[in-house]
Amino acid sequence: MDKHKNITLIGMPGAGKSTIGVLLAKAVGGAFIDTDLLLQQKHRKLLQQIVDELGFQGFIEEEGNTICGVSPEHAVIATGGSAVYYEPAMKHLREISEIIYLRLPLDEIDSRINNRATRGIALKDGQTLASLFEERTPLYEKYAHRVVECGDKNPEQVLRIILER
Ligand SMILES: Nc1ncnc2c1ncn2[C@@H]1O[C@H](COP(=O)(O)OP(=O)(O)OP(=O)(O)O)[C@@H](O)[C@H]1O
Ligand SMILES: O=C(O)C1=C[C@@H](O)[C@@H](O)[C@H](O)C1
Ligand SMILES: [Mg+2]
Repeated sequence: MDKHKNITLIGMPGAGKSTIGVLLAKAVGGAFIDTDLLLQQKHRKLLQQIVDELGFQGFIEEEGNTICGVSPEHAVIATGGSAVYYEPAMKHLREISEIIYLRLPLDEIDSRINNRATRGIALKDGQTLASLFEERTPLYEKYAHRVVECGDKNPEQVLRIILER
């Protein structure tokens, strides 16, 4: 499989993986896969309910195994923000796709997430958005083939940067 036929988007919740992903898929003529939606369809439940039922570690493994089962020919894959906690899933994505990290400053992420309690963020006990950002940033950087700065940009501007090579 030519891994450059697939693109995976990673980043914090609210970074725009789903919003940009569908625009990008349309622009490159590929399919769009949102692994959050695959999980919801599989469980027939909303993400928040799945996180609540499985707990942090259970959710990470379930999400990771779902990602390991995704092997498209030509697609944009929007992952959940917590995908980077499961190394086998990230190794798989690195093999089948180019991974792009949508990077955004913490204050912009904060202002985009207005449904924090129900969005299904995989938080450990007592964890804040700021500590989550600090913990995950090195993981997103580690697994990304490419980083795209999304601060102060609208979706069309981000899309244009991704398509410029
Ligand atoms: N430049 C931008 N790019 C993408 N989304 C933007 C942008 N500016 C504002 N938004 C808004 O920010 C939110 C991004 O949410 P989105 O669901 O795409 O994030 P996500 O990375 O998929 O998050 P999650 O990890 O929770 O699935 C949307 O409400 C979108 O309208
Ligand atoms: O960033 C997160 O912790 C998450 C984001 C969502 O997209 C989902 O993948 C899930 O609810 C966890
Ligand atoms: Mg999303």
